Amino acid sequence: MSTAYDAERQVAVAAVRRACVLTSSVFNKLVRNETLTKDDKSPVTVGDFSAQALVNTMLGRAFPDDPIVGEEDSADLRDPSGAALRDRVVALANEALTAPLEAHEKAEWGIGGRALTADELLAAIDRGNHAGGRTGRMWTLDPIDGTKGFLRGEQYAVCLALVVDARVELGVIGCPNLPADPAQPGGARGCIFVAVRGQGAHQLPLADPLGAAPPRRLAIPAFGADPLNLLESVEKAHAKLSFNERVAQILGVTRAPTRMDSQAKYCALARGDGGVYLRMPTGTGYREKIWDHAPGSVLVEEAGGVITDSRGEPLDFGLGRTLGENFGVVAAGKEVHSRVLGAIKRAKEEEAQGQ
Ligand SMILES: Nc1ncnc2c1ncn2[C@@H]1O[C@H](COP(=O)(O)OS(=O)(=O)O)[C@@H](OP(=O)(O)O)[C@H]1O
Ligand SMILES: [Mg+2]
Ligand SMILES: [Mg+2]
Ligand SMILES: [Mg+2]
Repeated sequence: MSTAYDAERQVAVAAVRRACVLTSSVFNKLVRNETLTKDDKSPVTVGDFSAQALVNTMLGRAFPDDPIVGEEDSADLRDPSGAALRDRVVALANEALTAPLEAHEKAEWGIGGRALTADELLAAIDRGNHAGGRTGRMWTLDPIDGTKGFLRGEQYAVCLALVVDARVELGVIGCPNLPADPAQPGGARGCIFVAVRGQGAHQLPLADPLGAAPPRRLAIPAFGADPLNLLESVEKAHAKLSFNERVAQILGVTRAPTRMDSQAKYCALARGDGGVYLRMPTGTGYREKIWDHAPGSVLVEEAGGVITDSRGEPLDFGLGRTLGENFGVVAAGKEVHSRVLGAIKRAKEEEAQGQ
């Protein structure tokens, strides 16, 4: 029996798995030598571009009518000064696209066959230029989320979501460096997290996601991890960590926060490894991007949790490429979530009174 979004799930898992193989090999071969700085000062590597070319090529072949909201664009690669970078991206994307088919993959997704030209790959990257919006289908793609974690050899994630009429229906997150079992941090690494709305949240092994091993169904305890702790950003520029500290105090949290780059935070939360993902704006006017939260949000909801902004309002994926004015993100088990909203309210009142 086929279930809703079966085809989309299969293509998305295959695309994310291939992208994870690509980014892992980029890290091993290239990261230490070479990075490029984008205007927003975030380091962009050949990994981001080639992974976006790969995933967009597969989506474009499998679902030619679907627009994509992707983080990267090809401008730096089209610039004459970017010729060496472009050649490297073309080689890496083609290596990933032409790798032999796995049992769960199909040639009609544009893989396992001929290499593409530079023009075809740059056009694939730019399929990600969609402006977003409230109606119809669209994919969101963050080819490497947590670029800074990636460059440090720590957590990062390949993040893909299908949004239909502004509601996230499918989320797939690949975490090459995340331990399969949080109780064994030194054990095997590499997981894919998959959530389809109405069908639950699951963890699969990255090495063989659709193989014999049954997917592990994930559930967030309503009362959170025991003892409770916070999941938060590593980069101080990305979230107001001093505010988190005060919220933790008000909640009576005694355990140290877990700092982790990327949407791996949502994955940790979904499997009960950490109690609250709290991301408060730093006050710079930065707008959160939909690709940084779309797959994580459906993963959390399908694991039984709740995700809102810091006022308790739902995240709105229909506003364009961003979530609009930044009121932060709060994700947790149901009971914990309402306690966190209360603690945020109190911490904000204290701030307003200048305490
Ligand atoms: N100022 C500011 N405020 C909030 N968020 C920002 C900001 N600047 C960047 N970004 C986005 O943060 C994404 C990485 O988020 P993380 O949760 O991995 O942050 S952290 O690295 O753990 O601090 C990161 O995603 P990637 O670029 O894919 O790494 C950015 O989209
Ligand atoms: Mg970035
Ligand atoms: Mg990101
Ligand atoms: Mg990114």
